[in-house]
Amino acid sequence: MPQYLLAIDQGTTSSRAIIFSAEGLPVARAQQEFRQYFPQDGWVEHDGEEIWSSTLEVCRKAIAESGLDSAEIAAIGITNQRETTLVWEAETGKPIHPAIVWQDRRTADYCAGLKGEGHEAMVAAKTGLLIDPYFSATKLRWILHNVPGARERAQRGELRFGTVDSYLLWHLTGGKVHRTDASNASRTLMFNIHQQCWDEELLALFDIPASLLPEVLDCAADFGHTDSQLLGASIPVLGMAGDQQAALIGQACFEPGMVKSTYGTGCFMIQNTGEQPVSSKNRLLTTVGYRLDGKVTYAVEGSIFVAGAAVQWLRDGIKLISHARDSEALAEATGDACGVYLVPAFTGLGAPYWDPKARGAIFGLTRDTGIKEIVTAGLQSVCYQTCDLLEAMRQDGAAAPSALRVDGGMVENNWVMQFLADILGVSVERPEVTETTALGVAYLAGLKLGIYSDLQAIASHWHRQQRFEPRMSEEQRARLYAGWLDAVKRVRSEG
Ligand SMILES: Nc1ncnc2c1ncn2[C@@H]1O[C@H](COP(=O)(O)OP(=O)(O)O)[C@@H](O)[C@H]1O
Ligand SMILES: O=P(O)(O)OC[C@H](O)CO
Repeated sequence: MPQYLLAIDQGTTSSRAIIFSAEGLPVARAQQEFRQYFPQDGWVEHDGEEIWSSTLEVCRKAIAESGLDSAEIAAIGITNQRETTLVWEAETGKPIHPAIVWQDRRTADYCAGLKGEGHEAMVAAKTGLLIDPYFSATKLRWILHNVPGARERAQRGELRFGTVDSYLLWHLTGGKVHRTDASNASRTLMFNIHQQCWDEELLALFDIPASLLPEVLDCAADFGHTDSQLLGASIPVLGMAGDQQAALIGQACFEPGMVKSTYGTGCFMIQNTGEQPVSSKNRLLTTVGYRLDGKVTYAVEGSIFVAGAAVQWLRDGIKLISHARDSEALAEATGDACGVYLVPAFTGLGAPYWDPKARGAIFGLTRDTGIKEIVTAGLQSVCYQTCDLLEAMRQDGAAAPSALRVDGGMVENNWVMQFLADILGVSVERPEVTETTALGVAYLAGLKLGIYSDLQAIASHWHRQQRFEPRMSEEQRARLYAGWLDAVKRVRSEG
């Protein structure tokens, strides 16, 4: 009997469910966008109840669309926007505060204080991360400090903390299971990536009671069974990974040195570094790529907060375009060298700058600048930021990758893909299945189920759809990139 895998991909802007065949081909999918809340400058929130209801809805829709019986779904994998922080009541499953999203900068001053007190080296040594509002710990601390009674309730054991994977698992299992996986745990700033456990010294630093935290398992593990009332059968959840690590798996980047870059709301470039954690001298993150059978494969990551979100802003914020895909024709009409630079530091700058107080700007406007130039500059900003990450990896001594495997919603845009190859001077490879995040976690569930014997069996399913070769002159590339570096310098808060 054929076996099907249901992947839940709970992203920043939408919840998705995709059913894959054992060959890694999508057979049915459903997607639902949900509201973004921006209550103050630099704050970004989601409604936890909407995260859960939209996820349940898309799972039901995908199963209905597939025509399968729920019992034919052999296993579920969960992948998610990472770092986003939820605290909920154990009794009811209700969040006590809106989810504080990974992009949210409200804890910038607290983070600056911790850095000033000299904690950064210790935190980096244990977690592979930096002290930045991006990660979960300071968001969790903010909730405990600002929601009346939360700290006392946490101490009484009435509350649970989780990233979105953990929150969804809690609800899918009918409020029975409080678990996460090592890749998600490695993004919280509370997890020791060398010892693979929650770290007491870090919990003390952030003032977090250990009773709030989920149990941490491998990425392919028995996470629990769904409540049979929800999806029509009790289905085992066997795979879990943060979305960027899931994309590393979906892109079959299993050899040290292989790199993938995902272009969704943000952009995240991850390089597999094998069994040893590699620490960056250029402010890239060291993180858990995946953990299987207790064995950790580490990765180096560059995180950019605004990629597709810049296109969303062009569409919904200043309404220069009606659809994201319209940006492609406008950029084709503009060409590479319009002289306009858009730095989309709407929520500060991520890697390699880590400047939470930087804000966005547009430079190089002239009397004849129009919509198409500004839209093109928005698309180019995503490619220039990728260039910043690759430069940081190069300066860390990493060999240039033979090709960059790309995925995520933005990679449909051929103009962006060509400009990316040009500005990086590296070939860009787009796979046949670009929903690699969902695919990666379906693979993890299939691995636990025994559908795939090992990672090599998974790698054999990866197929290239198109390769974009660099064709820009070195002189042009250097000139355009120098303009970008100059623009970034001008938005930095730290000079
Ligand atoms: N053709 C396109 N050109 C440029 N950007 C696009 C295009 N299609 C989608 N996007 C952008 O890609 C993002 C959606 O990608 P997706 O991987 O679904 O994001 P997420 O998982 O973060 O919710 C949106 O921000 C959208 O603006
Ligand atoms: O929702 P995405 O795809 O933009 O991914 C968000 C990241 O996991 C944040 O670290």
